[in-house]
Amino acid sequence: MADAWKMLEEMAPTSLRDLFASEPDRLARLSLDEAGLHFDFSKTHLSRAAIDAFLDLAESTGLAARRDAMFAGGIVNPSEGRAAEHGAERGEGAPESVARSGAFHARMRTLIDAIEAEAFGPVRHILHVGIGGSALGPKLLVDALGRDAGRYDTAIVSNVDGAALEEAVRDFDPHTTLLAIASKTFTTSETMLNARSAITWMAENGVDDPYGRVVALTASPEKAIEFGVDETRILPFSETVGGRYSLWSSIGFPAALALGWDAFESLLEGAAAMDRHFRLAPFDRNAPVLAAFVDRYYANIRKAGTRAVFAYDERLRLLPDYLQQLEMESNGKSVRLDGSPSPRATAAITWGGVGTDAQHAVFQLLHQGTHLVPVEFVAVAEPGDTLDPAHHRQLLVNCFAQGAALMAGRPADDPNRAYPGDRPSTTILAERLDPRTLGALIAFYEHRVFANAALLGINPFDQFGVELGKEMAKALDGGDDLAFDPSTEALIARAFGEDMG
Ligand SMILES: O=P(O)(O)OC[C@H]1O[C@H](O)[C@H](O)[C@@H](O)[C@@H]1O
Repeated sequence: MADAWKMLEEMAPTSLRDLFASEPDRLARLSLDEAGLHFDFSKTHLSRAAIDAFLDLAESTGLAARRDAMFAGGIVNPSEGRAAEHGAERGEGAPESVARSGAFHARMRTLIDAIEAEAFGPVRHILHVGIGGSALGPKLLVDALGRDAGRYDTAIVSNVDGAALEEAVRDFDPHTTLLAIASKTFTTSETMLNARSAITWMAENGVDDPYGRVVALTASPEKAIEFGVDETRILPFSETVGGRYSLWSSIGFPAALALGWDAFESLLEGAAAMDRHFRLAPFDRNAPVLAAFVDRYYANIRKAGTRAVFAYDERLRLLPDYLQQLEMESNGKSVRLDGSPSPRATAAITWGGVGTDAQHAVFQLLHQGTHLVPVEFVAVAEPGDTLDPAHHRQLLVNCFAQGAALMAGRPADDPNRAYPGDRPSTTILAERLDPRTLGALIAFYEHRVFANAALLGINPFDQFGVELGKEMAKALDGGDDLAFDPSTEALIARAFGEDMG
């Protein structure tokens, strides 16, 4: 293992231009098509020798065995003693887990059928409250695919700032609103407060039985019952599905409702196709694994602190937000599986935006700044609009031109006008943006995160780092007699006019 890293560290860096010149088969080897997605890793500094070293690293870190253990329902999250069974949600997992997920999906479908049959009277608005993994996934799905669905107005509210809920319900009729409370644990304070306020909003606006219009999406059904949700309107999912991996479960309820059940199933099928690719393709032709090699190369060998993702498609504008949680909450760790400190940088900071907008805002730094930022372009071949085809053409040519410009650079006598070039990018080009392809794309990212974690020997499935702040906020809110630091004490006094120390 140390040898593979040593080899990588000692390799003389070769420019992208020289790599293309010396490896004539480079484009063919480093691009592949899977599940409606075209991946191009050729504009990265992964030389043939670097890939060989990474393949050795994958071997010595047991990536294949860890992957197989995950799909078999083994305990791949040892700090919490849990399996990670998002694969089972799409039919790829231990048979008993797949059967359990299937039963949960059937229950979800029955409730959706009942809603569509107006068992709750006419439903026009879906108010989904949830945060983190209980919001980002469904929000991405509804925003990317739900534009023309026109079935329901869907609002996904996460922030505890009351302005978010107020804005969401401004144009909603409480009598035709269904409230979905999404929380794996059903204890998250922001979600519980938003849920209570949404119920109050219904009650104050003349809804006789607001609790009769509540659906719970959770892995803790007993807590939902305690909250007052009727058992028949609780859609459970398994404890072994992590929050940021949960859009495939009942957490995807607003998407299944907004897009229709067939679309939701296609989403699962697309993800399953990517699962099979990750399980079966040799690592040198395996998209999530090659992507993880790229990530590790820049984070560990070139010491890049960040990676940037630009969606060249308005429908995917929430993808960077979604990936921030997936990548940074999963792999933003400092210790390895055995508790020892990681000797290497773990997750890079994920950031990004939408093209072409970002070109006119942040790309200056990518082309001429002092930081090396590996860039990822995500685009869709088939247009998502019906306007003059010039729109989509401009969008795509800009995307491709940026990758080419980053790589080629351009010398100039005036240093202000010179582009160093040799800056890396990867491109993912979807044939079209439909539920199946989006499912495959999201599953690709999940497995890439997993492959990164395996190469680093870390656990991508826990997130203890988010707890301390929550505990302190709770203590502060409850007026606990805690002594905070002078700065915090002063902020509390200024905001609340009270001394909590
Ligand atoms: O679904 P919930 O239990 O309400 O959790 C919501 C979110 O909050 C936590 O703090 C975690 O950081 C996230 O991983 C999780 O998705």
